[in-house]
Amino acid sequence: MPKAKKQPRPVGNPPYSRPNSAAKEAASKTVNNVFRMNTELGQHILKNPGVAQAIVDKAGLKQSDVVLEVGPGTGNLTVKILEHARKVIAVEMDPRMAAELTKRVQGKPEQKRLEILLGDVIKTELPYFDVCISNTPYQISSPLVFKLLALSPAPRTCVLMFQREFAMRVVARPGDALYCRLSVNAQMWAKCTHIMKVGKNNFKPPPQVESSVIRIEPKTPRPPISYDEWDGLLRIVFVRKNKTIAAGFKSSAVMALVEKNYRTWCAANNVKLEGDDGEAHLVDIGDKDEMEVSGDEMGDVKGIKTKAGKRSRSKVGEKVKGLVETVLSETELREKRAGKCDEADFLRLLYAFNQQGIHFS
Ligand SMILES: C[S@@+](CC[C@H](N)C(=O)[O-])C[C@H]1O[C@@H](n2cnc3c(N)ncnc32)[C@H](O)[C@@H]1O
Repeated sequence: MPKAKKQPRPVGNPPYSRPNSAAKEAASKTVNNVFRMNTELGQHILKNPGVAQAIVDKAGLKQSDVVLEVGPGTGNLTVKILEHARKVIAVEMDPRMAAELTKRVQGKPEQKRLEILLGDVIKTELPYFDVCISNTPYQISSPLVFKLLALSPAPRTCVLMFQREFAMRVVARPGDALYCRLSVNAQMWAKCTHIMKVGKNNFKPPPQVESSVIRIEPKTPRPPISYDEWDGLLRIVFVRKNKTIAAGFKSSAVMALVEKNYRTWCAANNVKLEGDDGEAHLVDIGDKDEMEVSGDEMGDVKGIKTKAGKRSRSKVGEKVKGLVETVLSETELREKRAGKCDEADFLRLLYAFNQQGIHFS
């Protein structure tokens, strides 16, 4: 049997598309004919100076600002930022890019105002900065947004280029097709606005997808909500955003988690549990962006066998089910779909659950 011809590895930002001639061409592009771009590191250099200038202008920099640039690459944005800021801290993962950038400012007055940190920005402990600007390597979009939102003190503003679909998910509003857990989370902690669309031909090599620049302005003061509680609730209701909120709480995995958290809360607050069998019903619900819960409704909850051979909940499980029912009725959110709920709805829901001793972290 003839050996199958090895297909070239697809290039471009995830989601990868099938290799085509543009992708093959992109894979062989070099920076100033010096080295090959590593598209797996999202290396798509912004070659249009007009777009680079517009990004810097939209950041509203002050001469006193310290700017964090994520992934400076060869420095097309960096040199423009340096014109308007006191200092740039650039975090770059690829030493070849860091060397190119160093060369670009060498012997110039701005050299002293540029600090390059070599490494993965997600794993780097970030120093203080006022503004973040980035033509983001798209494979770190989500962790970067969450890292920026969690910073204390928060930056004044972040102007970030993302793959168009990701950008639209961040700014999506209730009822929009792209509205998701990411939208609610980002908008809870920051004002998020779309600034401009950027076509793929503005990059070298061109990525497979279109891009957009968005602004993320963290809210000050930071809303006094526990991130883990908030995100824990969102993970449940956004499992299937077009199903009702009540449907999210029908899953046995979710109810087992809620019960486990309720037991912890009762223990911490000296609340006696009637009919407690002393066992927590642990179910790992995973850590994915859009959580999937599979399995039948009751199958993975430890409980008592009924005559029909089905499992039923323990007494504590029944009590928790009752508390959930109360919250769903009192908030009148039982039949509402997560995809249509706004921040106020989720806050109301979280508050009502917490009032009943039900927590999500
Ligand atoms: C889209 S390019 C942007 C380059 C340059 N800022 C521009 O606009 O022309 C992304 C850059 O991020 C770097 N990079 C990729 N992953 C990174 C990470 N985890 N931490 C820091 N830099 C990263 C890449 O090496 C690349 O230089």
